[in-house]
Amino acid sequence: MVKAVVLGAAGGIGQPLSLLLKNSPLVDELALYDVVNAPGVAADLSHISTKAKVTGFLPADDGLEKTLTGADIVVIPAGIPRKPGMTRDDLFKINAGIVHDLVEGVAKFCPKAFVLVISNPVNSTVPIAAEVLKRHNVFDPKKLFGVTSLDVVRASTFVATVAGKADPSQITVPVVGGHSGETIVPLLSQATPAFSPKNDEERDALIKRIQFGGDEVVQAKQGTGSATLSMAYAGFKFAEALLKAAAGEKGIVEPTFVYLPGVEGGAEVQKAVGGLDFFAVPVELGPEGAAKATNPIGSISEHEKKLLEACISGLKGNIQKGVEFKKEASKL
Ligand SMILES: NC(=O)C1=CN([C@@H]2O[C@H](COP(=O)(O)OP(=O)(O)OC[C@H]3O[C@@H](n4cnc5c(N)ncnc54)[C@H](O)[C@@H]3O)[C@@H](O)[C@H]2O)C=CC1
Ligand SMILES: O=C([O-])CC(=O)C(=O)O
Repeated sequence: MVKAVVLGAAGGIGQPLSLLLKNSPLVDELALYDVVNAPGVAADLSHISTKAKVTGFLPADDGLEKTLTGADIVVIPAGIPRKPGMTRDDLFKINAGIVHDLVEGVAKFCPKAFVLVISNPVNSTVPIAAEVLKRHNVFDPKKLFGVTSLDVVRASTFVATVAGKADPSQITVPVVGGHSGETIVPLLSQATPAFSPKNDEERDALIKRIQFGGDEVVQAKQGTGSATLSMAYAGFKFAEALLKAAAGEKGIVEPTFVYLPGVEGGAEVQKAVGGLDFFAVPVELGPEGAAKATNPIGSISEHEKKLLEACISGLKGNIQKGVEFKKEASKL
């Protein structure tokens, strides 16, 4: 019996993500939580003729506890999205506290669940989540994931467009680093099937589009939010991969932002990225979650090395900010 939870389920990402989970044969129970409208979304989804039993809770009457108890996988898209002109880091002030409090709930009510953090800025909210779990002595690095799948999905789509390929899903580009601007590093040199941009201009434009794809959607939505449907697709894709691996399927590898010292193979990556504790790399998934971090850094091109340098310096500050937030919060 698999129980999946969405925290922030009434939002732009939360609703379509919940729909995809309700539609999945891998989910038996789906519990939705939000500060508004979660019971309404749950009532709506509950009429769909798939097997998952759906419930919805608000904070009142121990709603978070009821949502999380017995959960195997918790996906967190709770928090505010960007408006034009904002960076993901501008969301920190509000979203850091939201993620902190929700992960406290995870630590108390379902400490063994997989935790998938979507709320931005991912580069900082995942370190916050790790600190909260550590403080409760329940941190299992194999089970905490920053969801960077949308970068991978965009990389496939944008490379397919430039390469003139009809089906983007047949193109895989590893994307490493973090989830914002220059911390997003697509490794075009390791695309499968192999892909070579025509010239440096084409390469640079493609990399920029993958790094700043989020801005494209923020601009197009004109102040009403950021990517929601493509994020729900990407978030579900990652959750599904994890559930399949947990059920024993072998050979599943997905890029995700993990705590390197706690994952097999992570130490090697850590050496290659200036000692950073958190970094997204393709990770082999298994029954316990992150089974093995792969290290694609050794074989990158000279140009990718430069991108990596910019990534490392940006990510360092983002991670530190998340870790320090916990310190402040824990004084309260
Ligand atoms: N990791 C990624 O690749 C991506 C991350 N995001 C991030 O996902 C987050 C959510 O985006 P949207 O769904 O578009 O926003 P939204 O505003 O449409 O939905 C957020 C939901 O969170 C709920 N919420 C707020 N505080 C809460 C709390 N304490 N407990 C439970 N629920 C709470 C709100 O009521 C709302 O329903 C944003 O931070 C956004 O930046 C968005 C796209 C991609
Ligand atoms: O751009 C944003 O703020 C939302 C996001 O993370 C993305 O679309 O990659």
